[in-house]
Amino acid sequence: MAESTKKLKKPDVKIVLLGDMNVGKTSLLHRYTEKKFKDTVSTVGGAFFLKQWGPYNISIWDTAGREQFHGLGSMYCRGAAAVILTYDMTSWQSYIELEERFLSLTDTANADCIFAIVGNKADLTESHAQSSNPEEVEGSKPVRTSLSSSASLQRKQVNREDAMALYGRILLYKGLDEKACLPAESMCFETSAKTGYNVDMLFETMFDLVVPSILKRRNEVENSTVDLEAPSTGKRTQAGCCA
Ligand SMILES: Nc1nc2c(ncn2[C@@H]2O[C@H](COP(=O)(O)OP(=O)(O)OP(=O)(O)O)[C@@H](O)[C@H]2O)c(=O)[nH]1
Ligand SMILES: [Mg+2]
Repeated sequence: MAESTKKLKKPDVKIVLLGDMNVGKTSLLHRYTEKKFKDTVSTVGGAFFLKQWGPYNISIWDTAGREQFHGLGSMYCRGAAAVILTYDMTSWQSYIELEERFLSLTDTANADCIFAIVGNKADLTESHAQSSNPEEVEGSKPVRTSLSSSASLQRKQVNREDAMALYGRILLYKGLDEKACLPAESMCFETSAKTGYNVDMLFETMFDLVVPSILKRRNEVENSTVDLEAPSTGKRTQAGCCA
């Protein structure tokens, strides 16, 4: 387990992974926290990992995509500073589901919640195999040998432009001004939990982006703290209230 998950600390902020079953949410988190691609079982309910990012503790919630757990989704999103909407690049349906089934779950997230849209399983697509440069996968480690063999490659069903269009519709749904928000180009990722392609970049971009949210909330708490030592200006009534 990653060093950050050893001690249980109070999270400063929450990031939630949402998306249909089988898109690879758990695998992405394993890849990031354990630097491995390992067998998964379909998630039941949800689970969280705590990541220390500089002086901050960030919880990353892995949720179940199975329909039977759908009701729990909005609970997991409550107070989230960021949501990672994940689809499988080889499944158009998993992309459709994000808007039809998962977007409304984010109504309980913070008003300034940041959205990322992630197309996973890039290793399975023909276009990735053709364009992939071993140097760009997982930093400097060449992992082309672990990319899928051409026999198992599939047609990419969802393009990055589709993800960017969805990002625009999410901002509309949230009533946000596109110009005041993070641009779609920087918030739509294509990843592979299998090879590690873009996985560190995804999570670490999100960590950096939620730091202002932590600082904002800390500031709000400090400003709303009542100084019990300060002299009261109101007159005290017998009932102990200020008149
Ligand atoms: N080729 C490939 N397979 C992947 C990748 N990510 C996940 N998988 C496989 O996809 C299947 C589902 O992965 P999970 O990570 O369990 O999916 P999930 O989104 O967590 O699913 P639920 O927990 O049911 O919501 C597993 O067989 C994984 O091995 C990837 O990047 N490439
Ligand atoms: Mg899972």
